[in-house]
Amino acid sequence: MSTKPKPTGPGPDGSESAPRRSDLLRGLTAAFALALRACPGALATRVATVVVAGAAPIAASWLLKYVVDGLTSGDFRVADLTWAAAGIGLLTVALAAGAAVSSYADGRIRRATGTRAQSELLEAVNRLSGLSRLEQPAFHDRLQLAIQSAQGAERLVGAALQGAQGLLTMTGFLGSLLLISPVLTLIVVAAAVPALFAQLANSRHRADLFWRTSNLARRQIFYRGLLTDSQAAKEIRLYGLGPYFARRLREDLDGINGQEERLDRRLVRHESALAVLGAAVSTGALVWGVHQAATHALSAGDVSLLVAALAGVQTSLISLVGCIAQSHQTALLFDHFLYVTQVTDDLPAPVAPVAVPALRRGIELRDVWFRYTDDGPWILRGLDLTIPYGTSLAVVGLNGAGKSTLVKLLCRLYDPQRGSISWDGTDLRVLSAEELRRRISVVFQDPMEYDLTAGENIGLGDLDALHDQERLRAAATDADIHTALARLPQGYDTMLSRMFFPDDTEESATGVQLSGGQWQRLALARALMRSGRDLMILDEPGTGLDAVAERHVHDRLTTLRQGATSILVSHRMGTARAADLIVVIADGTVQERGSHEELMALDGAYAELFTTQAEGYEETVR
Ligand SMILES: Nc1ncnc2c1ncn2[C@@H]1O[C@H](COP(=O)(O)OP(=O)(O)OP(=O)(O)O)[C@@H](O)[C@H]1O
Repeated sequence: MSTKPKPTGPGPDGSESAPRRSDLLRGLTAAFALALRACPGALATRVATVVVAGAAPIAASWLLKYVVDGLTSGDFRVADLTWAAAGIGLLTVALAAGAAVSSYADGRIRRATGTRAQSELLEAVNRLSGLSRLEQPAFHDRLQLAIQSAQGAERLVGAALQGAQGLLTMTGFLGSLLLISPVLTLIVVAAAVPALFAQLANSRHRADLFWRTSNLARRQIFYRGLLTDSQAAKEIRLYGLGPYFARRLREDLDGINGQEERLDRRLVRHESALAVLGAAVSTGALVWGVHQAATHALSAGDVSLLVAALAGVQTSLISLVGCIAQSHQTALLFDHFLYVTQVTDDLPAPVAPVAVPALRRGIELRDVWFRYTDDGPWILRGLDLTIPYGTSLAVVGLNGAGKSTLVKLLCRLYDPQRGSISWDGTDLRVLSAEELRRRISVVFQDPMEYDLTAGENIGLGDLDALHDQERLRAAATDADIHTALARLPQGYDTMLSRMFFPDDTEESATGVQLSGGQWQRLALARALMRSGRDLMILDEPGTGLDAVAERHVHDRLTTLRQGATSILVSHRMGTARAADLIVVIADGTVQERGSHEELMALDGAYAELFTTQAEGYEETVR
C-alpha cells in the first residue's frame, strides 16, 4: 500500500485560487478550540503569561518615570522611590518567571494539541466507510498535507498569543505616549500604520508563494519517497532511475528557491525602507522630547517614558507583524487539517440503519451499474446475479472484467450508481456498513503485509482472538503456513519486518521477510480466523502460491467452504470448476452461468478459457 502522494494540479484539489483572508480567522478559531479541548489548563496559564508579559513593560516604564521625575525635581519621599524601584524589580522578576512558565505551558500545549490533532485526523479518516475518497488524488494530497500540518494548531495558537502580547504592549505604550503628547502619538501611529500594512501585504505575498509552490513541494515528497522506498528500490535500481528522479527533485527545489529568492529581494527593499522610516520617526521624536525637556515643557521622567514607549511600540509592532505573517502560512496549511477532519462520509449512512441478520436466503445483485468516477468508464453495466445461501460461487473472466470490483461492492466499499445489492432481501445501503463487514471474511487480491509479528498478522482477522494461540495455529494450518511459521526464529512471535522490532528484542535482532506466496498464505490464514462468518470471499487466493501449495490450500478451502456461502475469484480454471455455480463476467455483465459441466456443454467463453488453460498445461507437459 503506497502512502506516497501523487502530484496533481497547482493547489490542493488542483484549484488555482489562493486561499481567502477568512481562512486565517477560521484557522485561528479552530486552533484555539482544539487547544481548549486538548489542554484547557495550559492554555489558561499561557493567556495569563501573555497578560503579564504584555503589561509589565508598560507598568515598569511608568514606575521609572515616577523615579526619574522624583530624583530630578528633588521633591520626593525616599520610601516612595524605594517602593517604586522595588516595584520595577518585582516586575522584572515577574517577567522572567512568566517567560519560564510560558515556555513550560507552550510545551504542554504543543504535546497535547499535537496528539489530539493526530487522533482527530485519524478518527476522521476512519469515519470514511468507503474507498472512493481515499482514492481521489486531490483528497489524498489534502490528507498528506493535513498530516504534516497537525502541529499547525499549536503554532497558530502560539503565534496568536504572541501577537496578542505585542498588541497589548503596543496599545499600552501608545496610551502612555498619548498622555505625553497627542501629536507625538499621532506621528508614531502614522509611521507604524504603513509599516503594518506593508508587512501584512508581504505576509500575503509569502502565503501566495507558498500556495503557488505547494504543488512543487508535494512533488518533492513524491520523489523523495521513490528514492527512499524499499519497495520502489528494485525498479529504481534495475532501470537506473535514481539520478533521473534526483534531478527532477533538484529542478523542483530550484524552482521553489528561485521564486523565494525573487520575493525575498523585493521584500528586503520594502523592509529596509520601512526600517529607515521607523528609525527616522523615533529619532525625530526623541530629539523633540529632549528639546521639550530642555525648555521645561516635558519632565525628565516624560522623556524616559517617551524612550521606553518608542522602543516598545517598535518592538511590539515587529513582533505583531511577524506573528501575523506566521499565522497566515500556518493557517493555510492548517486549512487542510480542517478540511479532512470535517469531510463527510463517502458512503451515505442509512438514516435508520437496519441490523444485519445472519444470511439465510442469499445475496442478490439487480441491474448493478458501477463506475469509479463520474467521468470514468462503466465497469459494471446492469449486472444481475443471485448467490443463494450455502452456494459456492466461482467468478471468472478476463483481466479488467470487473471481478474485484464486484467483490468490493459486495463489501460495500462503494455503492453502485444504479441498481441494488441486497442481503436477504435488504438493500446494503440501509444496513450498517460496519456490521455488514463483520459478517464477511475476505482475502483481497492485494492483501496487506503488516510490519507486525506472524501471530499478529493472522490474529488481525479477528481482534478478539488476537492472542488465542490455538485459533492462530488452526488458521495457519488451514492456510498451510503453520510449519513455515513454527520454524521462524521466534515462531509466531517473529517480527515480519526489516524496519521494526518487538519492544523487548535487542536492536541487533533482525526481522524476517516472507516470500510473496507465504504472505499470501498468511493473508488466507487471517481470513480463515473469520471462517465462521456468513460469507467468505477469496479474490485470487492462489496468486503467488506454487502448484503444490495451491493444491493443498484448494483442498482445504473446498472442505471449509462446504455448506457455507462463498465466492471465489480465480484465473485458475482447475480451482474454479469445483464450485456449485460458476459465472463468467464480461462487458460488465454476467455472460454465462452454470456448473462446470453445463458451461462446458455450452461451449462458450468459459469452455474457451478452460480448454485454453488445459491445453497450455498439456503442451508444457509434452
Ligand atoms: N480504484 C479504482 N479506480 C479506478 N478504476 C479502477 C479501480 N480499480 C479498478 N479499476 C478499473 O476497473 C476495471 C475492473 O477492474 P477489476 O480489478 O475489477 O478487474 P478484475 O476483473 O478483477 O481484473 P484482474 O483479473 O486483472 O484482477 C479495470 O479497468 C480497472 O482499471
